[in-house]
Amino acid sequence: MPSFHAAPSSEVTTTPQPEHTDARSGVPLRHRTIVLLGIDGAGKTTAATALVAGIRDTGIRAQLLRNPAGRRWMSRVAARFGTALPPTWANRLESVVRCVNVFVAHTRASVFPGTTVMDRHLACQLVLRSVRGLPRGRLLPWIMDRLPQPDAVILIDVPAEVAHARILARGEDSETMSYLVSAREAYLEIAAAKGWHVVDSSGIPENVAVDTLRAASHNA
Ligand SMILES: Cc1cn([C@H]2C[C@H](O)[C@@H](COP(=O)(O)OP(=O)(O)O)O2)c(=O)[nH]c1=O
Repeated sequence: MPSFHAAPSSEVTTTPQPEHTDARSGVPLRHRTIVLLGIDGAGKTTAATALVAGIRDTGIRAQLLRNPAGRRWMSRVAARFGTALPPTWANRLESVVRCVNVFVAHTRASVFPGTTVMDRHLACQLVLRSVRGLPRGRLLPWIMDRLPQPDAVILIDVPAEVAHARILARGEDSETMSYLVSAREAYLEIAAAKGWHVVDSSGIPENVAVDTLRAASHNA
């Protein structure tokens, strides 16, 4: 199981962070690094963008890191080289690149004087690998156990058929319904086990924005 909390406490180095308070509501915004997870089409990007805007509205600096495990130049290079490698090696190269990217993202979060919202995380890879029946490998769990723990993890949750319709509506290819159903179940199971916040995003984006900000403001 992917875990933000699996590392023995002796291995986790956390620095006490100053507490922010929402200037309007007085709600304490304790979290410095907030991770949003969920299946494709759930509304992560919409929620993450709204969350960053909501935090900034309170006068706190906030940055958004989208897909911190991918989308860097290294991922593109790895993808290009990967085609010339046997599948196992291409897979390993991709895992290494993802891990390096996430370390860079966490470093950026740790030096940023405010709140960092991560739209997706390495944890997604572990969840989705298990859904695809792929081996977890050793590197990803090892890295996960050593990453600084995010202050809050929020699962943006929607029924698979809603996500499927949204993906098709934006003109993209979608994973199969059965895959989306399994991935959602896996996320919900892990969220329950880890005590992650779950935000229902089957309604309108405005509701999700409010619920995500509220979840981010709660004690972890
Ligand atoms: C959050 C949210 C998004 N949406 C819509 C906006 C987008 O067109 C679509 C997908 O959102 P998006 O944020 O792109 O999803 P993800 O990053 O998880 O793939 O869903 C809603 O209709 N209601 C909501 O509550």
